Amino acid sequence: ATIRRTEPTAGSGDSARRFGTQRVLVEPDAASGVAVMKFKNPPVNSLSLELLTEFIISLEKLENDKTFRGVILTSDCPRVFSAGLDLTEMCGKNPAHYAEYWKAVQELWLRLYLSNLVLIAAINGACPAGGCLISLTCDYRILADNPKYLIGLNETLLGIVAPFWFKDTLVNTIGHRASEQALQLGLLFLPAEALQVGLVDQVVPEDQVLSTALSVMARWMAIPDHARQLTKNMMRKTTVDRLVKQRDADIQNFVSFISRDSIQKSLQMYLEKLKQKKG
Ligand SMILES: CC/C=C\C/C=C/CCC/C=C/CC(=O)SCCNC(=O)CCNC(=O)[C@H](O)C(C)(C)COP(=O)(O)OP(=O)(O)OC[C@H]1O[C@@H](n2cnc3c(N)ncnc32)[C@H](O)[C@@H]1OP(=O)(O)O
Repeated sequence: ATIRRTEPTAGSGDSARRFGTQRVLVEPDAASGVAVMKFKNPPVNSLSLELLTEFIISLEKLENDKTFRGVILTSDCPRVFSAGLDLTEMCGKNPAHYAEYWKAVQELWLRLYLSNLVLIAAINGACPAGGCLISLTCDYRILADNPKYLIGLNETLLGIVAPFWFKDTLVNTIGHRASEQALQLGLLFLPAEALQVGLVDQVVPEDQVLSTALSVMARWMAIPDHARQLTKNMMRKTTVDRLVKQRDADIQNFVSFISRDSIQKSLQMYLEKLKQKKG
C-alpha cells in the first residue's frame, strides 16, 4: 500500500504538531505524553489494507518515541468509529490477496493487544465486528451515548465466523457465557447494554467522549509504566501466544474459509444489502 504522510500543521512547538498518514491522523501532546489517533477512511473507516498498514506504522512510531505513554483511539468520520474489516478486501479477490490482508489484520491485533502504551478507545460512532475488536484491545473503552452507536462482534450475521483470537479477546473482556451468546447471535449492543455486559467501561454524552478519555488517561498515566506493562503482559500474553504459535495455519484457515463459494455469496449479499439500504 502507498503511504502518504500528512504535513505537520504550523504550530507553536511539538505539542501543537500533527503527524500521521493520509488515513490515520495523530495529534500528539508531548507535554502530557498522550497522542490522539483518529481514523480517517471515509465514509465508514472500514479497515482496508491501506488503513491497517498506516495504523500499524503510526502505532509503531508512537511506541518507539519515549515521549508517548498513552494513545486515545477515535474516529474522524462522523457517526462511525469503524465498520470493521473491509468487505471489499474479502470479496472477489485471489488467495494471495486474502493471505496478505489477513496477515495485516493479525499484525495489528498482535501489536495493539500487547502494546506497552496505555490505549483508550473513545468510541464516537458505530462499532461493529473488526471495529469492536480494535476497541477490545484497548485498556479502557468509552462509548458515546447514542442509540445508533451499536457495538459487538456481529460476524455470524454475515454468515462468517469470528476467529478464535477475536473470541478470546471478547471472552477476556465479558466472560465465557456472555461471549457465547454474543458471538452465536452476532449481538450488536446498545450503549446501555454494552455497559451492562462489560463490553465498554463508560457511556457518556457524545460531546464528552474525548474529554472523558483524557481524564481517564490521566489516571492510567499515574501508574508507573513498568509495573503496569508487566501486569498487562501477565494478563494478555497467553492469549497472544495462542495466535503467535499458529499464525500461518490461521492465515491458511482464513484463506480457505473466505474463498468458499458459499461464503463469497454471503458476503456479496451482505454488501448488496448495505448498498440497497440507501435507495
Ligand atoms: C472457521 C473460521 C476460520 C477462519 C476465520 C474466517 C473467517 C472470517 C472472519 C472475518 C472477520 C470479519 C470481521 C469484520 O469486521 S467483517 C465486517 C463487518 N462489518 C459490518 O457488519 C458493518 C457493516 N456496515 C454497517 O453496518 C454500516 O455501514 C455502519 C453502521 C457502519 C454505518 O452505517 P451508515 O448508514 O453510516 O453507512 P452505510 O450507508 O451503511 O455505508 C456507507 C458505505 O460504506 C460501505 N460499507 C459499510 N461497511 C463496510 C465494510 N465493513 N466494508 C466495506 N464497505 C463498507 C457501504 O456498502 C456503503 O457503500 P456505498 O453504498 O457508499 O458504496
